[in-house]
Amino acid sequence: MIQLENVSVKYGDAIALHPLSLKINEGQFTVLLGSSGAGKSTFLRCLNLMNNLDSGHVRVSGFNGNWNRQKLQRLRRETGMIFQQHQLIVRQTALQNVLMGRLGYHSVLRSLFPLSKTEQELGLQSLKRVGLLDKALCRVDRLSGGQQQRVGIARVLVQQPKTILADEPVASLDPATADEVLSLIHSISQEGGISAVVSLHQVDLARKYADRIIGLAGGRIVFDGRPEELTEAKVDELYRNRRSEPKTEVSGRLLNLPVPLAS
Ligand SMILES: Nc1ncnc2c1ncn2[C@@H]1O[C@H](COP(=O)(O)OP(=O)(O)OP(=O)(O)O)[C@@H](O)[C@H]1O
Repeated sequence: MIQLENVSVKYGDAIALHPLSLKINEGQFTVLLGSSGAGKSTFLRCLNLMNNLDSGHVRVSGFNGNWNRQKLQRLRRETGMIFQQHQLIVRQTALQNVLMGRLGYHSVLRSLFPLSKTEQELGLQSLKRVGLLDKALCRVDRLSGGQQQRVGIARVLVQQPKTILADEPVASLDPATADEVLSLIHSISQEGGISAVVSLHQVDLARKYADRIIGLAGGRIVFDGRPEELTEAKVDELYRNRRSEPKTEVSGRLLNLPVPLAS
C-alpha cells in the first residue's frame, strides 16, 4: 500500500500538484487520466519519491520511519518504471537491457562483472513472459516499437517489483499494439498481485483495464472512482481545456479563409 498525505509539488513558483491525499492499494490497477500538464508524471514520481515534495508525506507498507538513503534505494529497487520512450540502450541486446533491471541489487563494483547464472536465467524468463525469448540476443534497435516496450516491461520484471509505475507506456504505439502492451502490463499486475499506476491518454483503454481511474486537472484530483463511474460528462470535464483549444484554433483558421465569390 502506498499512501500520500497532503503531498504537493512546486517547480519554482508554479504549482504542479496541489496538496492531495490518497491510498493506492496492493494489487490495484490504477490509471491516471488528464490532459497534458495536468500533473500525471509528477504524481507518478511522487509515488517512489523521485520528486522532491513541497509538503506532505509518502508512506509505503514495509517501510517504517523516515526515509533515508538505504530505504529510498530499496523503494526504487522494488518499483519498476516503464516509460513512453522505453529508455533502452539501443546498441545492446534485449537481454543486456533486461539485466539492467538487476543493477539496483548490486554495488557499483559488483555491477562491473557479469551477473550470476540465476540472474541471467531470470532475465531469460522475463523475456519469455513478454513473448520475446527468441529476440534475447537481438540488438534493441532491430526491434519494433511494441517489442522495445516489451523489453522495457521485461526489465521491470527482473526487478521482481512490488509496484509498477508506467508513464504513458503506450503513447507512441499504434492502437492494436497499445492494447496488447497494456494488456500485458495488466496481466503481470494481476498475476503477481503487483500494484500498477499507469498514466494514459486513451480513455477507452483506461475503461477497459483499470480497477480505479484517477483524473487530474491543473494538479488537482477531479475524479477518483471505478471505470463505470467515469461518464462522458466527466471525461469532457477532465479534458475541457484541452478539448476547447483545437476547436478555437480551427474555427479561427476557418474565419481567415478567403470567402469564395458567388458566380
Ligand atoms: N522539471 C520541471 N520544471 C518545471 N516545470 C515542470 C517540470 N516538470 C513538469 N513541470 C510542469 O508541471 C506541470 C505538470 O507537469 P507533468 O509533466 O507532471 O504533467 P503531465 O500530466 O504528465 O503532462 P504530459 O501528459 O504532457 O506528460 C506542467 O505545468 C509542467 O509544465
